[in-house]
Amino acid sequence: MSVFRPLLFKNKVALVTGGATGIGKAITEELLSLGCKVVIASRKEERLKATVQELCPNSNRLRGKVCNIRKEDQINTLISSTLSELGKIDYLVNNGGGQYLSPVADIRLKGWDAVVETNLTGTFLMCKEVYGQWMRENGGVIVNIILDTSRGIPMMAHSAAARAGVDNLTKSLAVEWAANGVRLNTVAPGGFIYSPTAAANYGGRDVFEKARVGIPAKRLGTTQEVASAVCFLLSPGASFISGETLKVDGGANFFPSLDRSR
Ligand SMILES: CCCCCCCCCCC/C=C/C(=O)SCCNC(=O)CCNC(=O)[C@H](O)C(C)(C)COP(=O)(O)OP(=O)(O)OC[C@H]1O[C@@H](n2cnc3c(N)ncnc32)[C@H](O)[C@@H]1OP(=O)(O)O
Ligand SMILES: NC(=O)C1=CN([C@@H]2O[C@H](COP(=O)(O)OP(=O)(O)OC[C@H]3O[C@@H](n4cnc5c(N)ncnc54)[C@H](OP(=O)(O)O)[C@@H]3O)[C@@H](O)[C@H]2O)C=CC1
Repeated sequence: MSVFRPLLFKNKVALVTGGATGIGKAITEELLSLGCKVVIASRKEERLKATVQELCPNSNRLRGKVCNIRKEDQINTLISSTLSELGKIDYLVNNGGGQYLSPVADIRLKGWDAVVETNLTGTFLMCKEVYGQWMRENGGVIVNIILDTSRGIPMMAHSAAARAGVDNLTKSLAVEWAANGVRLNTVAPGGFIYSPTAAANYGGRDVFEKARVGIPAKRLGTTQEVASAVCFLLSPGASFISGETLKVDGGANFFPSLDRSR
């Protein structure tokens, strides 16, 4: 069975946090091309509007909704308004997130809390609310995007701890919610998927280019390559896969510093 046969996705409703930029935008584009209706949710309204205008100017198959995933009341409204407008939520992709670079010794509690709230608590609240309002009774599929934390992440320890929490939360929920027809998996990109928004946060393209040497494939990953992994896990092609973590890193977690170019 082809994973990306559009019939499998037609008229499904997907909710993608951080869906207006970078990896989230690539996921949104892929889901739209497969026939889904998509709601994208994040903090900055102008980004949401620009992406809706770019990808789907003449139809309401793509809607943007302002939501800060650190705010439980905003998540509650996001889910309830999506359900009242579109009638269901088949897929949830928790992609919204981020952090800042800092040695642990300089991370203040407020900064630690901001990163943990964004990445771990935000994902927990999104999962809990979509389950409570829809998936408990109707089933569904959830994909959580993290960073690959398998070797720790120096200078991003707050985010690594939060993402490892998401990874483990996903496994617990995959068991707790299996009988309700809910599957959950994690996609773990290696640190170096180029997108202009991600680069803007980390000092430009050069920061990403420097990673090339540690990637066996000797190239950066693309946002589309993460989107395909996400769509596979959402699809019925993955109907017996739950609680798993899929790395998208070109093999970089195996012997990452070995330079095979010489
Ligand atoms: C060994 C060297 C390795 C270098 C490797 C480079 C690696 C690059 C590869 C990166 C791979 C990953 C890519 C991505 O994840 S792409 C996604 C990028 N997008 C984002 O990160 C955007 C989202 N990020 C945020 O929104 C913020 O980082 C944050 C989660 C913290 C929320 O920020 P917000 O401004 O809303 O938070 P607060 O106003 O509540 O601030 C709270 C406190 O947080 C501290 N803080 C926040 N930003 C910084 C900063 N840039 N530097 C230091 N401290 C920061 C700070 O204590 C804030 O409180 P105060 O302002 O009162 O001090
Ligand atoms: N690029 C890379 O190399 C890698 C990225 N990742 C992860 O993939 C995901 C997407 O990153 P990428 O596309 O690269 O970068 P982006 O900066 O483009 O994406 C981050 C998205 O998250 C949204 N967001 C951040 N904070 C919140 C919040 N509190 N509430 C709602 N939305 C929020 C942002 O929108 P807004 O600011 O408008 O709220 C933005 O759309 C992130 O979780 C990132 O950490 C993981 C591994 C590697």
